Amino acid sequence: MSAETVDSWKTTLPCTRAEAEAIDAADDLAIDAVLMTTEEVEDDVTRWRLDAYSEREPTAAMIAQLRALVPSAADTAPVIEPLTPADWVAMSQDGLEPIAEGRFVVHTSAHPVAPPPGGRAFLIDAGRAFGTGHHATTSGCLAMLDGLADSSFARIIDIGTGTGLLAFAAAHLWPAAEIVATDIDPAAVDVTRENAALNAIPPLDLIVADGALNDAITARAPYDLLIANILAGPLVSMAPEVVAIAAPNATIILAGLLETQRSTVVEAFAACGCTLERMDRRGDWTILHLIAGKTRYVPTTPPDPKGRDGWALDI
Ligand SMILES: C[S@@+](CC[C@H](N)C(=O)[O-])C[C@H]1O[C@@H](n2cnc3c(N)ncnc32)[C@H](O)[C@@H]1O
Repeated sequence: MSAETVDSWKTTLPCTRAEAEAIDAADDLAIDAVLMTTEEVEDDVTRWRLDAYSEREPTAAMIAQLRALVPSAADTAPVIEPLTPADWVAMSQDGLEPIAEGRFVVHTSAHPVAPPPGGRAFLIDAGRAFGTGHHATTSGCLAMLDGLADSSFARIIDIGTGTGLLAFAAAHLWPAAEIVATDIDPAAVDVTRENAALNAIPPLDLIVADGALNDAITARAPYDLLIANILAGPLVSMAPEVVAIAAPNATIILAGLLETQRSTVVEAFAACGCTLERMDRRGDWTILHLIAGKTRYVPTTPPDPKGRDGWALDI
């Protein structure tokens, strides 16, 4: 590989699942110019790894910052790999065989497939956003949505849409519904816009927002189907604001939680009047189908835009 073609570096360190979760949950890790992803090592649920991508060759200081995030790797040398633009494309497509879930198949441009009879194929290339369908949380949500096909929904929100895949599945199942897709990450919203065009999805309302405390989101409430595949921590803290935008008896699909975190998430939503309807287990991950209470949940005081307090049941 010639030095001119190198445009970035990948630094890999092993980590534990707890370290990976802490990294994923952190808002601001203050490591300059580094994009980090964590992943289960294939075929071994006990081993995880941290991949950090940087635009310049990792310095000793950058490596020390990364090491501080994964103390379990104190004795392991990082693997540092120069990358070319071609590596990025190959990495995003490698091993991403099509997945099938209910009536849906999801494929990359490297592995095109026809939709199953009566089904729908989505082209989602891996890239800057989460949600190719290969993760158990995404495929579990697709299965939950597929199982709701006989229900009808008029106003749907996908909070933390990533690639947009779950919103696209909802648009297929309920073509007359108004669909809002949001993400805290503007890059994910851009990716969703691009994927929506590639897959000829009818117009969606795309919103960059942290949780549901956002005027554009609340202005379109109440929603009768709410989907949020995020992580247990954010789901617990945003339970009141998610339930506040739910119509009475709305369907709420939650994912991103481990089975060990299920009761914490269920309790947070139960405290806001929701009941557990059913759940699906995919390996360590659990997907929840909740039903909102009959009473709408409203803010008692103007919510603090930086906090998540001040919400109560309107009874
Ligand atoms: C696990 S991915 C799920 C993506 C996609 N919905 C799927 O099921 O594959 C979680 C997504 O939630 C977004 N996210 C994280 N925290 C959020 C928050 N507070 N508000 C909105 N989106 C958030 C992330 O940027 C990411 O795109």
